[in-house]
Amino acid sequence: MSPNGQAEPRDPHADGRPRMRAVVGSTRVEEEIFGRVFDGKVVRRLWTFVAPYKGRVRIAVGAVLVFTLSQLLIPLLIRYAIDYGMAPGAPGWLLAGIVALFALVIAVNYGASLLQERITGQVAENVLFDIRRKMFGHLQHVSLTFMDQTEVGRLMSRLQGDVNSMQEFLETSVQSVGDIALLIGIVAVMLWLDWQLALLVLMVLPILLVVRVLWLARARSAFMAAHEANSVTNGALSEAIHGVRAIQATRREGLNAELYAELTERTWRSQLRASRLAQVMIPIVDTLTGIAMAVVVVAGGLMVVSGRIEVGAMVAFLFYIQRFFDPIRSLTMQYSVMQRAMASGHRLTEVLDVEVDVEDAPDAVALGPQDDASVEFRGVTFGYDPAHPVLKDVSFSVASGERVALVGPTGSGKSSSISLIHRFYDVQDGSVRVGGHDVRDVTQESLGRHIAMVLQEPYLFTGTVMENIRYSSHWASDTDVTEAAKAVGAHDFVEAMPLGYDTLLDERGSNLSLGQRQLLSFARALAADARILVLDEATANIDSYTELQIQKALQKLLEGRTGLVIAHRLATIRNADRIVVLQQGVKIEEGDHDALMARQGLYSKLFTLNHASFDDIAEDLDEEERKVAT
Ligand SMILES: Nc1ncnc2c1ncn2[C@@H]1O[C@H](COP(=O)(O)OP(=O)(O)OP(=O)(O)O)[C@@H](O)[C@H]1O
Repeated sequence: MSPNGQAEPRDPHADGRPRMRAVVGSTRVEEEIFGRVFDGKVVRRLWTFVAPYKGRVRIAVGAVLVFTLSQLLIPLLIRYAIDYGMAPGAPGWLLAGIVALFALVIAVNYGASLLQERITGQVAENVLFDIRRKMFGHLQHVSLTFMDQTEVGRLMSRLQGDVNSMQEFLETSVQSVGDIALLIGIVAVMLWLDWQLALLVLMVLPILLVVRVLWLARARSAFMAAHEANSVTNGALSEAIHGVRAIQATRREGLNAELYAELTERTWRSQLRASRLAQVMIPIVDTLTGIAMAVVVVAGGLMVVSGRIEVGAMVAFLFYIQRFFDPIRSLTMQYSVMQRAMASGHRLTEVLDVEVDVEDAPDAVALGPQDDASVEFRGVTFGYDPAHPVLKDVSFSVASGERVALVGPTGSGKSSSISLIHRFYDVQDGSVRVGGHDVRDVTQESLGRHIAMVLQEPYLFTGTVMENIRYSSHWASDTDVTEAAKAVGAHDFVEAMPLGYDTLLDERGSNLSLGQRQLLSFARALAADARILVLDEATANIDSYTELQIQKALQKLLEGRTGLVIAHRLATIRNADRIVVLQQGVKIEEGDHDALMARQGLYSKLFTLNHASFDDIAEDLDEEERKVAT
C-alpha cells in the first residue's frame, strides 16, 4: 500500500515478467552529508570569512558565558532563599535581598541571551553574505574548463544547501560554548554542594552515553537514506517539469506518474523511519532525567532527614538535574551539525579555491584605439584535454575590416576557435593574436571591449528589452539602444510589444521567437560598438523572411568592422571576403569563393553538389577531401 492508501501499480505482463521501464530522475546523491567532525583545513579556510567579525564573536562568546553563569546562579539563589532567607529567625531584609538579586540575575540572563542571539545571527548572516558574494564572483571568473566538468545542479546545491548548513553551524557554535560551560558548571556546583549525591546522580550518564552511541549509528544511516530518497524524488520532479514537452509528446505521463509514486513512497518510508528514530531520544532523555530526579528525591530526602544536607540544597539539585540534560541534548545535535558543516565547508572551499587559470599577466597591456582590428591564428594547437587536441597547428589571419567565414563539418573546431579569440581557454601551442598582440599579453577587460561576440543560441537575461540590448555596454544611452535596434531591424517588433523597450523578457527570452532573439543579440553587439565581431551563425531553421532580415542585419553589423563568422548558410559564405575551411581540427582550405572553386576541393564540391549548408558534408567526402588537402 502506498502512503496515500492506493494499491501498488500492477505489472501488466500476465506471466509476471518484470516490465522494462526507463527510470526517471534516478540521479543518486554521492555527495557526503556528514564529514569528519573537525577538519582543520576547512575550519582555517572558513575562519578567513569569520575573522573580520572576530570582535563581535568575542562579545557573543562573552554574552553566552554571562548567560551560563546566570543559569548556574538561579538554583543557588533559590537554595539560599530556602535555607537562609526562610530560616526561622532570619531577618526580613535577607529574603528581600535574595529576591532582588534573583530579579537582577533574571534580567542579566535575559539581556545576555538577547545580545548573544542577536550578534551571532548578525555575524552568521554577514559571513554567509560574504561567502555567497565571493563564490558568485569566483564562479564568474573561474576557468571554463571547471564549468565544463561540473554539473550546474551540483553548483547550485553548493551555493544554496551548503551555505545554509554553514549558517546553521555558525549560529549554533557560539551556543555550544555556552553548553559546554553550563555542563562543566553544573557538575562543579553539584560536586561542591554534595559530592556524594552528585556522584550518585551522575551514574545515569554512562547509560545515556551507551544509548546515544547505539542510537547515533542507526539514526545516521536513516537520515542519510531519507536525504538521498528525497533528493532523488526532487530530481525526478525537476526533470519532469523541465521535460514536460517531451513527456507529453511521447505520452509518458501515466508511466512517469507511476514511477514518481514509487519514488515518493520510498521517500515516505525512509522519512518515517528517520523521524521515528529522531523522536525516540526525547522520551529516553526524559526517562533518565526522571530517574536522576528520583535518586535525588529518595537519597537526598534521606540525607535531609538525617540532617546531612539542607532542604534548599536538595531543591537546587533538582533544578540542576532538570537543566543538566539540555546541554547534552543540544551538544549531540551540534555534533551532527558540525559533521554536516564540515562536509559542506569542504565542498564550498573546493569551489572557492578552484583555480582561475585564465588570468591577466602582471604586465598585460590594454588593447585600445591605437591597436588595429586584426585577428591571427599562428600555428594554434588546442584541446580541452591537452592529450586530445581539437585544433591542430591552425594558422590563418583576418585583416582589419576583412570578413572571413569559418566553415567546416560539425565538430571540426569552429566554436573552439572563436572561444580562443576571446581567451575563454589558453592554447597549448602557437598563439592567437588580436590587434597584433598575443591574447595572453593583453587585459581580458580590454579584449572584451575590442571584440563583440554573438553566440549561436542568443542568451537573453530576465529584464527589459532595453536592459538586454545594453547588457554589454552599460554606458549606452537609450537613444544608442534604439538606434542599434533600428539598424538591425529589431525596432519594429520591439515597439509592437506591450511595453516596447520596457517589456520584461521571460527567462532566456522564451517569450520571443528565435529570429527575434537573434536580432536582439545583434542589437546588443552593435550597441557594444566593438571593432571586431565574432559571430556563430544560427543553424536552426528560420523562415525565409526572417532569414532575409537577419542577413540584412548582419551586413549592417559587419559594416566597418572586422568580422569572423562561423558560417552555416551559403549566403553568408558567399558574402565573405575569404573562407577558411576546417576539418577535424585541421585547416584544409583557404581563399575567396572563386579561388576555392578553382581549387576543385571540398568547397567547390559542396557548391557543385548544391548542399544547402556546410553542415551536410558527408563523412566519406570528408575523408576524400582530407586526402586531397594533405
Ligand atoms: N567544452 C568542451 N569540452 C570538451 N570537449 C569539447 C568542448 N566543446 C567542444 N568539444 C569537442 O571539441 C571538438 C570541436 O568542437 P567544436 O564545438 O569546436 O566544433 P564545431 O565545428 O563548432 O561544431 P558545430 O558546428 O557542431 O558547432 C568536438 O570533438 C567536441 O566534442
